[in-house]
Amino acid sequence: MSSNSQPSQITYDTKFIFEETRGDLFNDAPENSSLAHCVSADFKMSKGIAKIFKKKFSTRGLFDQNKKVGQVATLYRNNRYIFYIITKQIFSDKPTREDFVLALKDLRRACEDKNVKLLCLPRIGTGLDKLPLEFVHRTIINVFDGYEMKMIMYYL
Ligand SMILES: Nc1ncnc2c1ncn2[C@@H]1O[C@H](COP(=O)(O)OP(=O)(O)OC[C@H]2O[C@H](OP(=O)(O)O)[C@H](O)[C@@H]2O)[C@@H](O)[C@H]1O
Repeated sequence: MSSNSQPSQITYDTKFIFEETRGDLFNDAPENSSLAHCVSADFKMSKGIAKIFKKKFSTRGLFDQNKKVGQVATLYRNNRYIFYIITKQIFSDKPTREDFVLALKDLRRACEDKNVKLLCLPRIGTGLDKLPLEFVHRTIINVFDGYEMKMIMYYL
């Protein structure tokens, strides 16, 4: 048979690896990993894991990045990136699924921009923000598909 077939598309398997593991994000995440968590656009961080982040990492420089809901603000602390995923306007709100997806897409952009290869986070959005874990998992897999990075999600 004449081989007039088109050259086969060569795709490289840029594998996104997602893992969940029991552990404390601040004690167990590798020190060279970047971190991420969800916040409101007012950066109140008055409760939950955000409050611990606020205590551990100075928020200087967050506000003047003028990031909005559906975007990510980035700080660099102790030789690691800290990503502030803005999922809602004010602390008393709850995020919409649409804004959560938008913010995760911006998180991927920020990771690509900084060439992040290892990102650790808590079960974002599933506690005070009351998003279903299954929805959060599915969104992460969909948004990060094709980006070569390892993401470890810690739970207590
Ligand atoms: N050390 C640790 N290691 C591993 N996992 C840990 C942990 N500590 C807690 N967790 C778990 O990590 C999950 C999500 O923890 P959270 O419920 O806090 O976050 P969330 O993303 O649902 O909500 C964010 C909004 O909460 C705040 O809003 P307010 O200002 O109060 O309005 C913020 O500002 C945001 O806007 C829960 O399962 C926690 O048990």
